[in-house]
Amino acid sequence: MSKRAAEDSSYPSKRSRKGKEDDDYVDVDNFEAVEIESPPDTPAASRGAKINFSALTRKLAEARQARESEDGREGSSLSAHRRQQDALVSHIFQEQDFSWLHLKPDHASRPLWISPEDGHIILEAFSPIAEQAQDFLVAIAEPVSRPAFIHEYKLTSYSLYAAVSVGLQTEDIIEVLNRLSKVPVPDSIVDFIRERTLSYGKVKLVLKHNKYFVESSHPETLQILLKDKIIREARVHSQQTDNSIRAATFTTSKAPVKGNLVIPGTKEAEKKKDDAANAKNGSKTDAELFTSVVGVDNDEVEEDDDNVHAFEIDDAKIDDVKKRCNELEYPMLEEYDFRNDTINPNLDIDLKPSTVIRPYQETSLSKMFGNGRARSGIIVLPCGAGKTLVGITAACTIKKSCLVLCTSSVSVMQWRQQFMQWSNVTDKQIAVFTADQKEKFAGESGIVVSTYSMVANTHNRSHESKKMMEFLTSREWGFILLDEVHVVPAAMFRRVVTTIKAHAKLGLTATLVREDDKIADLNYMIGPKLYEANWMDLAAKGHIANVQCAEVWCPMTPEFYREYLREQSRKRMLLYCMNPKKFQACQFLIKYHEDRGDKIIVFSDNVYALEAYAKKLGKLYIHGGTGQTERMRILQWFQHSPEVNTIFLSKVGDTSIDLPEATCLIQISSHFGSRRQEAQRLGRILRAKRRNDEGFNAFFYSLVSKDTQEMFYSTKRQQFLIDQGYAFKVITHLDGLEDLPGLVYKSRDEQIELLSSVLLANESEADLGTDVRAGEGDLAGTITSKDFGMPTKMPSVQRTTGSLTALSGAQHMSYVEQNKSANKKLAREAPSRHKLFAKRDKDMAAARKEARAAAGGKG
Ligand SMILES: Nc1ncnc2c1ncn2[C@@H]1O[C@H](COP(=O)(O)OP(=O)(O)OP(=O)(O)O)[C@@H](O)[C@H]1O
Repeated sequence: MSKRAAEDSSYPSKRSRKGKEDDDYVDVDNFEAVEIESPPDTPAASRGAKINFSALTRKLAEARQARESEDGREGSSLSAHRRQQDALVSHIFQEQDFSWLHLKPDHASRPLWISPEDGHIILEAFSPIAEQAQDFLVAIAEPVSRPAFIHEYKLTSYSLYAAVSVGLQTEDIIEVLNRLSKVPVPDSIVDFIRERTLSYGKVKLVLKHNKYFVESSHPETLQILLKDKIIREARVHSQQTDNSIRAATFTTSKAPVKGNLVIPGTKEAEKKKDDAANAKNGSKTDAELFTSVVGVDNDEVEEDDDNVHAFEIDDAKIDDVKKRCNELEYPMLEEYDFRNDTINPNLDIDLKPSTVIRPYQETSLSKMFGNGRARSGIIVLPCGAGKTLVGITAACTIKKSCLVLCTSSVSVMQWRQQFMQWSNVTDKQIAVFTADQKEKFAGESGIVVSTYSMVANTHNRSHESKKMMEFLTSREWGFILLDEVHVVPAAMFRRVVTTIKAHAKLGLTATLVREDDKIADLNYMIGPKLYEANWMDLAAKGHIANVQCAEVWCPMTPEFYREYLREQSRKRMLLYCMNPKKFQACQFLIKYHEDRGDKIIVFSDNVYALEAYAKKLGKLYIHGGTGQTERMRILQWFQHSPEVNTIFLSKVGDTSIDLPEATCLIQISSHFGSRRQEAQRLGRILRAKRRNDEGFNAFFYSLVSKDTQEMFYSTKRQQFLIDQGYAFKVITHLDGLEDLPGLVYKSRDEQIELLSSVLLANESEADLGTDVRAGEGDLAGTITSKDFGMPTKMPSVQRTTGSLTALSGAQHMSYVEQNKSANKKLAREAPSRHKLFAKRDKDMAAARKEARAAAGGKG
């Protein structure tokens, strides 16, 4: 890690040590970046990454000394006592007793522990050197969970692949782990790291003159690969090569030369501009100031004159070859030496002078461009942290034709708009390809923004689409940007990466989790994860908002619960969504937060519930059936009118809606246990405009009906956010709810009336209702602004801000233990059925009897 990265990342360590005494605070700002000495035979390409190695060592030594002198003062009897204690507790852990690993004498000053069995690493996040250790661990291991004090990581083949691809060396990884670990790194782990990294980074996939080559500076590695049937069959032989010698012959050429690289929008780029201006004025430009970005310094910029050997492979088999290489433990790195690409025309784009990228955006990009070339891989940044700008900056660094693929046509338009906002790209250079618009850029090079489905779908293409596809597939792309990589179905992804020929690929996502467990596929289809930011760190630095998360438990009314226990699963969902107590909780929270001056988004996946809530509470709503004009009008009001402080959104608003005014989210219904959806929804308030106001908190409430399936799903949904360090408070009682003026569904009769309408509702309403995809559908069923007599002229905004105590949002909420057996008792009780249901029960019993008889007859 470079000096700049160390400076940029200094704050979280101060934050994580909040509450500690000042005297044991370590000033990481003074850390110097010292590169690990690379062994003489280290390939130049892999000398890019740096670790604060000597600084770490120095801090460890200091901490050790302090510890030793403290122990000395306490006397040797203490050590004897400690040993005795260890012996006493070890039996409790049985098979999990790792006391045989023997703690190092100065273990207290070392921040991590590695399990010899499964490669899990536990980090003390409160350690004075936790910040540096985190940087290192993120580079070599997968973060599993990062709450406030103890972090968990896991060493996997993929994480080690990623480590090697950003330039770390096998022995450096082992060495640094050993220095940070409380116990000597177990042999099993050392073997694992050696074994997995031995072959990594040796093979590259290169696109040259529209043909794919497997390239390596080790011809013997290519020979090993060619022993594999799948790879051998994918090889393309040149016509001239003699059959007898071609198996052993590869194309040999000079390896590309490294050079200086500056990412636009960084401080480095600013410096370069100043120097260029100075040079013009006669002052000499200092070549050293043309330093590249984090992790690449001048001393690394040297010529690599190794020869590389390559053989060509068939375009159609590229995916199989990549997969096979992964299985053979020779994963292929994809690197693009774009500055030496003279075949593909340059694209004259740059970031606007006013665009400055943030430190974490710069760090993530430095992992991509760390060795002067563009590495393919995935960058993981929290929702609302500015992935779009990261992608745009990468495109402005490569400066070749670029294809951007996103998940919806709304995102297409947003990407285009963001390109125009942040870079100097002209209208003619950027084109969109959607169902409605099929544009081509003017000139030899340009940018096309499209959706995955437009490129991957092969059925029913119109003539125009076919022509557009020819345009996309017949050329070589310098760069392909893949947005929201975690949501695209694997098969669709495969089609895209095989049909489009691109030199460098960058996948962007906030949640590298997939409910279908296909995440590993992304590794060979795009490349390794290059960088993953820590949500809590970005929140602490004010780049994303601080969020208070709460799960509000709403008891079911006896009538609703009785029906819930009787009904089949689909209707059950509707019953727990429409629980009158949930309506009341929602009304109470809306009122509470509106009074505080918050802008609130209420999410419901279920459109039936969405409409019912919004109409009952007198709020505007948007779902798939809401027309584009109406949507825009409602969103505008929400942003600018003090009359519209709450809107209801279906899942069409999960992504792609950028509403920095929103400061509070209430979720009333969600689609099963999707961790990704939960995180994306939270993302809507992470970009809150007011995030830097003193003491500002955004709020995320999830309303769940007590003792229903919803509680199980809710717990599952929260898991990703909990792993990012968010804590969900449980609120079982909203203080003052009963006294709320105009409280809805207060009387039993009103509740029963609501229940009857739910029971009469169509079965299919229980699913996601009639929600359709964004941009489609008609205006049916949408409350229009006219229904609310919205003013045509908006009065000026008048917001009230709560006190700091109020901002905590807790003074009206208290935790009350409920009698857990109450619901069971309720279910057992002979129901005193309301007369409204008596007839329905009778009908249903008769229908069941009929069905049974029919089934028996058939049998
Ligand atoms: N360097 C920057 N300077 C100023 N504003 C920025 C910067 N980077 C991002 N932003 C702003 O942050 C907001 C969020 O950015 P963006 O929409 O790209 O986030 P995202 O990571 O794609 O979020 P999501 O995953 O939720 O779509 C935008 O309003 C964007 O303009």
